[in-house]
Amino acid sequence: MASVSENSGNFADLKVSKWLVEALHSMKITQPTAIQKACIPKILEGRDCIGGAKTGSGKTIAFAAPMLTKWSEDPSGMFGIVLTPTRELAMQIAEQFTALGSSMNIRVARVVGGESIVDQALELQKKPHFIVATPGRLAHHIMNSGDDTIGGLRRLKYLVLDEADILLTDTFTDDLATCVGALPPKSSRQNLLFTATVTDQVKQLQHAAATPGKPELFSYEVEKMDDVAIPRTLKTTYLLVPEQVKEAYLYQILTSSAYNEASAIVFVNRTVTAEILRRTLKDLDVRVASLHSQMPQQERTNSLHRFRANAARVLIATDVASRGLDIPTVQLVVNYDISANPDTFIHRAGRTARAGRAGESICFVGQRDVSRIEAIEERINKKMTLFTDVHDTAVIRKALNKVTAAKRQSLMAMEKESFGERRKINDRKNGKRTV
Ligand SMILES: Nc1ncnc2c1ncn2[C@@H]1O[C@H](COP(=O)(O)OP(=O)(O)OP(=O)(O)O)[C@@H](O)[C@H]1O
Repeated sequence: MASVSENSGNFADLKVSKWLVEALHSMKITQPTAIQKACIPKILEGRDCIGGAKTGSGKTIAFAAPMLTKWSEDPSGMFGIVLTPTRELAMQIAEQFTALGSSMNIRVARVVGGESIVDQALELQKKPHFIVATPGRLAHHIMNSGDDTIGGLRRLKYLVLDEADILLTDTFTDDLATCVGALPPKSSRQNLLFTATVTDQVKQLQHAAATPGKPELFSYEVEKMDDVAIPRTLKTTYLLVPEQVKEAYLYQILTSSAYNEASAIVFVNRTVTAEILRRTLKDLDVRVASLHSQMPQQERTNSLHRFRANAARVLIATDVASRGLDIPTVQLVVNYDISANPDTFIHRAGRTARAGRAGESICFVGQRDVSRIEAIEERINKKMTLFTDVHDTAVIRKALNKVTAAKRQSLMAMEKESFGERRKINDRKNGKRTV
């Protein structure tokens, strides 16, 4: 596996508990990756930690293994909390903690939006050992519950900000402050920040972190030791596509002999685009699911479940799916729309080529996207190559007719169901544009 450093020893050498080494082995995880090798001993020493490493390089175990090791020395009460930006990522991390700690009867609570507040409050009252939460929902509990529910938070030993860079943006400022305000003071807990894109905001915390009497913060960026910011096994290509034929190109690529069996995530910038593409491709007999913020949580969960199980081969998603999701089978990421933030490209493309596997990212480039692509290339320090697998204009023209017809059907159905109206109402309620 490419991302495991050579001669890295094993988890026992890093002082990970024996029971956990066995649990990791049963998941075929035997050799620590570079970020795990660097951070696990430092976290076990009691130091705060900022860990920066590429997508798919094993950051979750880099923070989970030392926390679980320490917890197992005295497995009582609320021990650690992981905050993460999206519900699906929180679910995934909670599942990982549960799987790793099952032999130790671990209790993990998932506190995310879109699920029953009452059930979550009952879970919290049972004093779970670990909480994996999205900031908004945890802040809600903190502001609306008594000590019996959230009092245990004051005794937590660890705070993890996973995808720290995004949690430190304005979107999360208020909720994050509420969450952190309910924890022990910074000097009495260990603070662990992890991300694939270390931003200036994350770096600033490094300087602000010094606390008298506390061991020095450990900061580690694997990226600094590598000139390219994306996995080596990720192939990056671009394709110039006029706006009016984007759907036809997408359909043609997804059904071409090179990709007609590939598991793919198609990233779009807006929920309405996700909905149009899902309906259009479904009409054209592609096994497709979608994931965006305008779907009820149950549908979001079902979609992801179908995609993970390969019942759906293609997932059309907004950036709710760009962070952290670990689906080893994904072979292709299509940037159907290009994001204005180059770091978003890194996270989106990072849904493939994980843990040393091969993967491919294609960017659809319209006239107005050229400067965005240049910014991405500068950020990742790599030039994209031209995508050449599907270029026959006669074939595209042929696809165009049936794709256009399917799209027209989709738009009519959406109008009938007032999809746009629902979206506008929700956006107004949220006071912001949602993804
Ligand atoms: N030491 C290891 N050996 C083999 N596989 C590993 C190892 N550590 C982690 N993995 C696997 O690698 C995959 C990616 O790990 P993980 O999801 O933690 O990546 P990440 O660095 O957090 O990525 P992202 O930045 O996208 O969130 C997971 O399937 C995980 O089980």
